[in-house]
Amino acid sequence: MIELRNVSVIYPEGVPALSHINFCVKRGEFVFVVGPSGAGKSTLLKLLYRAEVPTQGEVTVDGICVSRLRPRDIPFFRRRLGVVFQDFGLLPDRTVYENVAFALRVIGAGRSQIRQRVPAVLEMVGLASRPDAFPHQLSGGEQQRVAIARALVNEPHLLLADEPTGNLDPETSAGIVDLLAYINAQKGTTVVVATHDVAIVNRLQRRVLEFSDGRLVRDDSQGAYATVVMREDNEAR
Ligand SMILES: Nc1ncnc2c1ncn2[C@@H]1O[C@H](COP(=O)(O)OP(=O)(O)OP(=O)(O)O)[C@@H](O)[C@H]1O
Repeated sequence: MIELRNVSVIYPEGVPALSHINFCVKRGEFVFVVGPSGAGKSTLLKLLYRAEVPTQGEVTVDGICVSRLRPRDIPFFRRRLGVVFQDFGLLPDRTVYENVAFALRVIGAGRSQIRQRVPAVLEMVGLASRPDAFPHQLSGGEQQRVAIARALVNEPHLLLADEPTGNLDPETSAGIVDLLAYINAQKGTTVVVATHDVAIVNRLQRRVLEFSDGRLVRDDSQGAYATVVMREDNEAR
């Protein structure tokens, strides 16, 4: 589903945001991308949804060589993806239903498709009873569920989430990450989550890619947020 081969990103100011990154993600995997602020997590996700291009190396997503996509093909490529951000990004003057339907309208979906898919995806994220609410009438966790519904309504092969729990309390964050795990299990959607949130990473014990100063320093198939620290803690006891 995802392959990075010798990928580096150097922004115009000259600091390498990513250096010589190699990894593959199989279809249906759930992967956390972790590391301190400035480690390169967001840059990595931007490469995957083609908001950045590598300075060097190749990025392949869902069989498409993203690094060589022509600008006019980018919107079609992005239809294969769902992307969720920390700040939800909902349209404030549209209802829950309209926010989700909007994602289908922009790709030219017909009325019957919208009427069928929007309620189904709202049901999946646990918001079937709130289609007429506006974003300001919802909690942060509910708003993030709407954003996830909007990302999923096109039935993407890959769901990318950049700090999806960054604005949420621990209990709500646990609900959001459980929802992402449920989507991964039920739909087989490949999920990549960039996060600082130790609790959500430790909760799921999935594959962890850890970045530090733009380098991939750990690839753990069933990892915790920080293996080294946990081992040191255990040894200290
Ligand atoms: N548009 C940009 N122009 C120049 N430098 C940038 C740009 N975006 C990011 N950087 C730099 O690239 C490095 C990696 O940034 P990135 O945002 O990918 O890290 P991150 O791990 O997502 O951090 P955070 O967790 O704080 O969001 C940092 O040194 C950052 O300052």
